[in-house]
Amino acid sequence: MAKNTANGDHQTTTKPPPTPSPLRFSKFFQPNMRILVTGGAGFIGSHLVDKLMEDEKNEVIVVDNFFTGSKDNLKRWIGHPRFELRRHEGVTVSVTCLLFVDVTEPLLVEVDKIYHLACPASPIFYKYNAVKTIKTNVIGTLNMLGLAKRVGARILLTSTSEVYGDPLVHPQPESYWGNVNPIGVRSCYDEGKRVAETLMFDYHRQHGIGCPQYSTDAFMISMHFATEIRIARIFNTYGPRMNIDDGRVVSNFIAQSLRDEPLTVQAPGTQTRSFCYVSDMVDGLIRLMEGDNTGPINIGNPGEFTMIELAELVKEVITYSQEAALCLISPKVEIKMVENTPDDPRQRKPDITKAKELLGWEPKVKLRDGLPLMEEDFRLRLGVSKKI
Ligand SMILES: NC(=O)c1ccc[n+]([C@@H]2O[C@H](COP(=O)([O-])OP(=O)(O)OC[C@H]3O[C@@H](n4cnc5c(N)ncnc54)[C@H](O)[C@@H]3O)[C@@H](O)[C@H]2O)c1
Ligand SMILES: O=c1ccn([C@@H]2O[C@H](COP(=O)(O)OP(=O)(O)O[C@H]3OC[C@@H](O)[C@H](O)[C@H]3O)[C@@H](O)[C@H]2O)c(=O)[nH]1
Repeated sequence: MAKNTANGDHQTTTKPPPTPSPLRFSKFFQPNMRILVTGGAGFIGSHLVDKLMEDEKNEVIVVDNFFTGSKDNLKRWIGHPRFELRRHEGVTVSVTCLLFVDVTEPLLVEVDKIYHLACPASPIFYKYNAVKTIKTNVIGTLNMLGLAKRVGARILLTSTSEVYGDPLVHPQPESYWGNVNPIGVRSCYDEGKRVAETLMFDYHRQHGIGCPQYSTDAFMISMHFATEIRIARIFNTYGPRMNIDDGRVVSNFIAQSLRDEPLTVQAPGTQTRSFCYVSDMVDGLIRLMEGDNTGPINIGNPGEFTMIELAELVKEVITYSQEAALCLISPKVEIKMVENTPDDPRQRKPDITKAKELLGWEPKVKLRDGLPLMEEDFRLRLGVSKKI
């Protein structure tokens, strides 16, 4: 709403939000927290579910369309009384059924917190059906915000370092607005996530989600706080359970080295990334959800590597065959330079000052220590045993 001031300027006044749903009042007296994880059958989502399930007060609901996720990632929880897999139309189905839940469809479920992760993350998969990716980011996020608004849940969006595009500022602080190609092959993902962030803040402002100053009543204030938005900007994350043929660089290099195939470094190989181990990521996401800050907050490991350095490190830390070790020369796996894809960002490194100060978070696992943990998981799934 705008009104004219004495000097003729327009001054914006804020519209008070609607009265919160009565559901907001009841949920804070429940002993248990019901937590929805969209994309919970995926790589980061399934590790997040594991961590949330460790707390006996949490009931976890996962929705997923299994585009890049898998029920295998959640097999330890299937049948557990505090865990549900859901299909859309709001019907709980037996966990033995083939499940299909798409966040582009509205979802009705009573929850207290929403971790909204659903979206393919590997460039190969998000480019595969670009229109579906942008629908997932835009319609999927609208649906989850609608749900959050309706039931008074706090919602966390997993945004991405890709909102900085091919950054001209290095390292990237959250205040940097980015350098994104709006019509490129990656736009369905990076522009999609940018719109998702916009929607989060528009709901936050327009519907009074998380605006305590709107109410004078102390009880109402706490209710408003309980429904705030949270935005995490995640940087390249790796670890066990990544799809073996996911296409992302760390999983590619580990799978290639275990298969004795050349490591495919995309030209020029001097482009940089910062790699965060998945347990650090999950810790950061939970701290963000539980804290008082909306974000956006970068969550990532500031250790920065060129892709050639990463390939060399993988060669060094992965255990190779006995023959290679006995040769006392570098293992037989080679590095092969291959063509790159359009709009590949040249550099990426998070400025994590905000995460340190506001969440008391910083990553603990170094790349050198995280790679062997992933190797173990890949060996099991590929059926490649350690030879030395
Ligand atoms: N892993 C990373 O390096 C990284 C970096 C930045 C941001 N992120 C974000 O974190 C989230 C999780 O990433 P991830 O690495 O676990 O990816 P992932 O592909 O392993 O997991 C995504 C999950 O979402 C599901 N999904 C996709 N579209 C869906 C839809 N329309 N409806 C319901 N489910 C759907 C997939 O089946 C999968 O289980 C994503 O939002 C991604 O954009 C990840
Ligand atoms: O086999 C490969 C694959 C990839 N690469 C290079 O490795 C770098 C990283 O590529 P990845 O495919 O792992 O992914 P990116 O870092 O580009 O995006 C990643 O981080 C941001 C997230 O939002 C995305 O979901 C995630 O995929 C790129 O420069 C790419 O050219 C290789 O050199 N070889």
